[in-house]
Amino acid sequence: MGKTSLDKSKIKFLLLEGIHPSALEVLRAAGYSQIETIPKALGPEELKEQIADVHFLGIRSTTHLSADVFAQAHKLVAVGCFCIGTNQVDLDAARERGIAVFNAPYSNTRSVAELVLAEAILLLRGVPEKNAVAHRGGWLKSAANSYEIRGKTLGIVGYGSIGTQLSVLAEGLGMRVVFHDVVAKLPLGNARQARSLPELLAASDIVTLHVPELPSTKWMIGPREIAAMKPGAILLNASRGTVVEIDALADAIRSKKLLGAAIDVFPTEPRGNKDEFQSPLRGLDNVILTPHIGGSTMEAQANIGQEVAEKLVKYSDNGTTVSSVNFPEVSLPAHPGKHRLLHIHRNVPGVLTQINKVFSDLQINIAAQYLQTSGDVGYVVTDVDAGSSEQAQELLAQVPGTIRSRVLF
Ligand SMILES: NC(=O)c1ccc[n+]([C@@H]2O[C@H](COP(=O)([O-])OP(=O)(O)OC[C@H]3O[C@@H](n4cnc5c(N)ncnc54)[C@H](O)[C@@H]3O)[C@@H](O)[C@H]2O)c1
Ligand SMILES: O=C(O)[C@H](O)COP(=O)(O)O
Repeated sequence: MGKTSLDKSKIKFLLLEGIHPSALEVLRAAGYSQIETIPKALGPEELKEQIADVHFLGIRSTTHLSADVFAQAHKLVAVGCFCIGTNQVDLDAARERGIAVFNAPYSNTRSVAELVLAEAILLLRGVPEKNAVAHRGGWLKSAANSYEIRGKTLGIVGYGSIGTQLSVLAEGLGMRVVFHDVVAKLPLGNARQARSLPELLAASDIVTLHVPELPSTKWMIGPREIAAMKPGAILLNASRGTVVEIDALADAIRSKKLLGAAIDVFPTEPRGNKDEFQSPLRGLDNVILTPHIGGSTMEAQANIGQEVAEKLVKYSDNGTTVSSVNFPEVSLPAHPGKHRLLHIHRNVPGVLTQINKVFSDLQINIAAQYLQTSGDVGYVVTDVDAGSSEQAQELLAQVPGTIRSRVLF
């Protein structure tokens, strides 16, 4: 087990949004005991109060971490996003403060793909509406507007981890798959890449969205795109709430331009299970509304808890930043018998010279040194003999351009 210069009993973790207990198991097994858990997301003001003395913060998709919030997080070393998306975090602001951000890029891929396929089948049979009517005492036994999924065309927008997984599963059910991505992608099976989004929209019986939240994906499906879809088509969105213009979708369902929709993510989502969900889609029977549960399976959550907690422990104990989404990536070996100095600084000429001048002036022998930069930030890790690190650490903190430094032993 690695040791840190700061006693582990003093290192504080705050885990929000009902992160799976597997994360706690990993942290406790690594010797961390100060772990507070809160089952919901916090708003900016509460967050600012809560994170003032926190070293490691765990969130999911609902907690927004802005530059303003980071400005109050004086002790924060790293953020773990216990999910795939990291759009809820101002990654540049975190990096500029020397805060590394990690996520779990693949752990819930399968869960999302399964949910989307299930919804496609139910919507093609009109099940949500028939179910709602039956709950109200009605009986809608009819084959009108009910179809098999076999032979239908699935249009996948965003052919990444989830899009490709879905592509394989859909072909297994006898569907035709067409996809649109901004990057040229290797089509799996018999899938084919559409030349444009309009081409995909015109060709698909079911359109499903799997793009990240980016300026280029904001409101990418609005009235014009819905108009370009086949009459009676179905729209699925389990990506991010800002990708679809919800009012336009509600109009298209009411006018019966679209047969149905399944929406898992919304422009505004409740922070916790006790808050009210508001949406223009409420009350539309053939729209499946789910509370952002695309990745919420026991399998996915247990894996995510373990994966992200392990990344935080590795960074805390050893300095490794591999797979960080905003930080220079350095893979570090163990450092038995050595003290490890971690130095995060502005990526400007001369900082490495200044760092090494500290070691040279103090006549400290460098056992190993690692450097990586990412954008405007540099990360230098130096292993030195035990006993000589304390003075070096003090001087390193004074090197012009230093963002933060710490020592592990
Ligand atoms: N509902 C949920 O619970 C849930 C769960 C997991 C992920 N998600 C969301 O799904 C998104 C996709 O996940 P993933 O793991 O497949 O991500 P990914 O990064 O593997 O794939 C995203 C794909 O979208 C493509 N893309 C980007 N901009 C595009 C554009 N303008 N048009 C077309 N394609 C574009 C990328 O090139 C990439 O191939 C995540 O970013 C996350 O926001 C939601
Ligand atoms: O980005 C993700 O992985 C999904 O949106 C799931 O987010 P969640 O952890 O808040 O369910």
